[in-house]
Amino acid sequence: MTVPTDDVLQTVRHNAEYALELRGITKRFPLVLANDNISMAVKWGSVHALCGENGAGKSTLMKIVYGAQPPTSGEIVVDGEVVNLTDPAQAIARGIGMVFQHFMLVDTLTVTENVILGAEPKAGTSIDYAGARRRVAELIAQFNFDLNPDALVGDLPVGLQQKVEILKTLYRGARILILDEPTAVLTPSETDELFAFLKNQYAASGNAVIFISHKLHEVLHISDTISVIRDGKMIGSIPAAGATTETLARMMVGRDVTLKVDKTPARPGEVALDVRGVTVKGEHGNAVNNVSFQVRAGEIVGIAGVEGNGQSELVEAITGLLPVAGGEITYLGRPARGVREVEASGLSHIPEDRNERGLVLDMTTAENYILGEHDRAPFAGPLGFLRLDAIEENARVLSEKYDVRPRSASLQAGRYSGGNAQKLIVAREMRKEPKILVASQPTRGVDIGAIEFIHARIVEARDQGLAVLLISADLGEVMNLADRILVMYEGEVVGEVDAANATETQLGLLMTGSGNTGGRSGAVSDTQEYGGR
Ligand SMILES: Nc1ncnc2c1ncn2[C@@H]1O[C@H](COP(=O)(O)OP(=O)(O)OP(=O)(O)O)[C@@H](O)[C@H]1O
Repeated sequence: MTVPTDDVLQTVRHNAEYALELRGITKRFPLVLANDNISMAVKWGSVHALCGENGAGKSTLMKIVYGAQPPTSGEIVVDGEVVNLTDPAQAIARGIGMVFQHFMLVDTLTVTENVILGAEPKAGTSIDYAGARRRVAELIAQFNFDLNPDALVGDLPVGLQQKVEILKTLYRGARILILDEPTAVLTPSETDELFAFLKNQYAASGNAVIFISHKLHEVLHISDTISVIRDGKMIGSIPAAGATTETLARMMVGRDVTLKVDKTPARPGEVALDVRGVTVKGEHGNAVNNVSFQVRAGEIVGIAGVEGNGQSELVEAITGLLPVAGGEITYLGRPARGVREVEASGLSHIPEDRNERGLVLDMTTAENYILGEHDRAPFAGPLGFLRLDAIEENARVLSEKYDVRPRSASLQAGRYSGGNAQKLIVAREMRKEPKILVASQPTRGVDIGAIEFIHARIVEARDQGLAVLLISADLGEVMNLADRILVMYEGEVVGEVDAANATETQLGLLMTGSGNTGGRSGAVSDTQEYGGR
């Protein structure tokens, strides 16, 4: 491949009105009809959102368009021409690019190296690195991306890593860009930047954007057209102008959805989780620096912050996965070390990375529901033999209660859609009836109906005395669900805000280290303790 020079921001003449037409796409998996005769059309120059409940079939449909999965039947038309996409290379050759939820970057390579990986330009027999770097720098300048072509990808925040993923597709000349839940990991300002690029630069130059999202306010804000899928079927495509979150939610779920968490003020009791002057070592220096706060029974304490500011390490220290380098953590008044001991003290954890920590992907649903509990009643008899009937019954009850679809005790966990996998984990952790719940991004990738459901379960448990530590990159979720909000920035707690009075702007400022809101909600020293009443 030579260094591509095609300018994707130059308005091109297309052959057809539609960038992409799907005609009767059907995809059958052994247990589900993931796509059932789906037809939709995406215009050149437009931003087209794809919405639907967890497991509705959105990712499957997009993987088919990207050539990553063959449809069982149906036709794909790109710019007026029927195409047969049997692998992503063919989709790329047709100008289709895709940015997945889980980035596919190599941390130890530079931005340029990542962008050209697999499409290295040649000068004779060697790689034309200088030419590639020039081209990457050009693209960066053209799109106003705040990226250095020589930076190591592992050193970049998530928002910039995503831009590298986008650059990869642009470098290959993508004119139809598909993004699967692109804002799930972004801060509000990163989201704004992404949308400005997608709408005002990329689509405005005649290209087409298709993006999957569960965040309906975003969908309404950025899209021209919104298509909704339910149970594998296309419910309809509507113009974003004139639509509301309520109408969309109803199309998705088939009923009205409460978008606001319904809860009474917390009635905090005894201190359940006590974090005192905790320091946790990271790769470069302290990831968590002298952090102190308390979570009481019957309250939800939210931690807001841009990802990568020590929240993950703090959670790992609290859950016993990482050692504490300084300070002390007590659980219901007692110290505990290591995951087993921490769990035994009554703590449940909904981990942020469901694929790595939350589930064993090649084990069945039923097995995943009893992870860590397979050796005790009711799942094991007195001699240690597994009680398969109890294990199956447990899976049946939990999948029913938490609406994990498809209902199957034997499905491998890796086969669930993202949101259903998340519901499975929440169901398992809540069943243990913990005293302390550490919930990291508990509704990431979860649809609006399921968010309502998970939030209601957490509030219900709070009202029965559960102490909840909620860590979420989704400010709306923190503001809606938490009773008190702590903000983390560069490993420290830089502020506490009463959730009832919090504003997005105030939290956003604190999250980027520039907040100074004064008084109780202001930036405070890291030695100050929170939670004492
Ligand atoms: N490789 C597979 N094998 C079996 N079933 C699968 C496979 N991939 C997806 N499915 C099933 O197909 C259905 C649609 O899944 P898909 O991932 O497309 O949903 P989605 O709309 O993207 O959901 P989410 O919003 O939760 O990500 C689900 O029931 C899922 O379990």
